[in-house]
Amino acid sequence: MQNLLTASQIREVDAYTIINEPVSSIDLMERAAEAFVNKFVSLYTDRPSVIICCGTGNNGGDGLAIARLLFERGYTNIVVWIVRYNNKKTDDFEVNYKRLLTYSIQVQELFPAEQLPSITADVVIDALFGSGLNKPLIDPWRSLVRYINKEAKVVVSVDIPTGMPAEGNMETFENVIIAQDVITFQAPKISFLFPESGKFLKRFHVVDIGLHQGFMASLDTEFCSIMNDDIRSRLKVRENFSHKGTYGHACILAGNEHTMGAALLSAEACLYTGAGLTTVCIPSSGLSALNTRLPEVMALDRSKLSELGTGKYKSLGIGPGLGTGEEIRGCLSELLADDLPPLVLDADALNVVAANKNLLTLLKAETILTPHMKEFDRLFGHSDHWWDRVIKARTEASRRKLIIVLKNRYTFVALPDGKIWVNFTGNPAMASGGMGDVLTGILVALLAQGYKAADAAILGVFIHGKAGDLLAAEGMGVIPASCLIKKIPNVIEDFSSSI
Ligand SMILES: NC(=O)C1=CN([C@@H]2O[C@H](COP(=O)(O)OP(=O)(O)OC[C@H]3O[C@@H](n4cnc5c(N)ncnc54)[C@H](O)[C@@H]3O)[C@@H](O)[C@H]2O)[C@H](O)CC1
Ligand SMILES: [K+]
Repeated sequence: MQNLLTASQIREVDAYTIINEPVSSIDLMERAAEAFVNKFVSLYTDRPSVIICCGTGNNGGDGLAIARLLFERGYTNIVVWIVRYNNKKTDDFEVNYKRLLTYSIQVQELFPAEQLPSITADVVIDALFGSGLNKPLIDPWRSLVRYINKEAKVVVSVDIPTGMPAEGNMETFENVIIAQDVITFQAPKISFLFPESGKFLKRFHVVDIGLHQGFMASLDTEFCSIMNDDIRSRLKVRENFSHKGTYGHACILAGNEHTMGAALLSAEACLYTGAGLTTVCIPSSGLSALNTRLPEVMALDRSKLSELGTGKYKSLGIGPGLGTGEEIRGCLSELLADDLPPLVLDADALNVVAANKNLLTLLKAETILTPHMKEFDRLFGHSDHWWDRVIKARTEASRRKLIIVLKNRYTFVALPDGKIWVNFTGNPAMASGGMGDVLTGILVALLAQGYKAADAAILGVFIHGKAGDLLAAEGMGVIPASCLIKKIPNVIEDFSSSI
């Protein structure tokens, strides 16, 4: 895992690195500028003309160093804007300013109330404010940001788009630079994970600036990202002499006459994720489809729900395509009161629980809930923005000892210990119906194989997204859920064989 830091934690790590590496703060800034430039030249290979718009804090200091380093790499068409809208400046800004003046790079000072210079450059590098932003922008900075947004062809932000907070509620932050690319230092800013950031940044790239890893890892953070090593250290290799009994019997209660596909997708994903045996509890109207499409999967008739609590199954998934009719609502209430195996609740099961919140109290510790945004809001109340929603997921997961997998472009896995694991695999080609059903099948299969619920959730969301990434890398711009399923064994094999 890699801890994701708030702005104040970034400052802490910054200070610790300076003292304990040790490295001077001006050299750390140089390292950041070098890392930025390396990425920038790999993204913009045709040596565009640039305006570098610098504030007078450390983000601006980075901008000045970037100007110098681009010049040293042969960029000739560089203009630096210095935005002096107040008297504040940092020492490292000042050092880099003096260094810059020894180069023949055009420097233009911007003062309040003066007319803004026209923007003719191909790219504006935004180094106005970084993670030091402490309130929404007001004039004259606001007008400058609006002007850049209107006039610039392409903006590349240093560390974070100017005007965006590094974490917290973004709702009141309206005046933000709209960046094509953000080259950010060390780890993604927490704000980048929320859909609200999408209108301000198209892509972000993380560059290593060598902040102290041990100290970063030691911080007690709310958020961390799921890394390849987390998968390697959790995935168990399939043993020689193992047999179907070794990998557990999973059962999925899903599907209805008109939504049988959801049950089939979940069951198929369960199969491909390696459950020893998979049973799907469907109405008899789905039997021919099941037997034709998934000969490996067994059927349990819908009338035999009482079997689910008998200890026969090692894990249980409930919800995809199940419906929310009276009959389902009744049987789900009874079922949840039973002694069930490790459980995943998705889709209609969540909607039934949302309609009868008392059912939440019946859920055993470590039950996995996999809501998307709307299902989450139905369960736990409406949130106006994502920061609130995610913090609510954290609170509910710890309070109720549940595992809440809040699905989105970056899925948040809120664990009972209060930590939120963020998954970075996956891509927009996966935004299609049935993907959630597949995730449920993956999770149920992992539980059947004996993974602890928290590990199953972390592994499951990663594997799901990674399978989509493999297909996207093969050129699939749209990925039907049934195609993704076939890639699951490849992901598992890739990570198992590198253990
Ligand atoms: N550890 C790292 O990641 C490193 C980051 N670097 C860069 O430093 C900036 C953060 O720099 P800082 O000086 O703390 O803040 P800013 O430059 O973002 O802001 C300067 C200054 O502006 C004032 N301010 C804040 N909000 C507003 C506002 N709304 N209106 C007006 N003025 C405002 C406040 O006083 C700030 O202190 C980080 O992003 C990186 O780019 C280092 O270079 C290397 C290590
Ligand atoms: K910036």
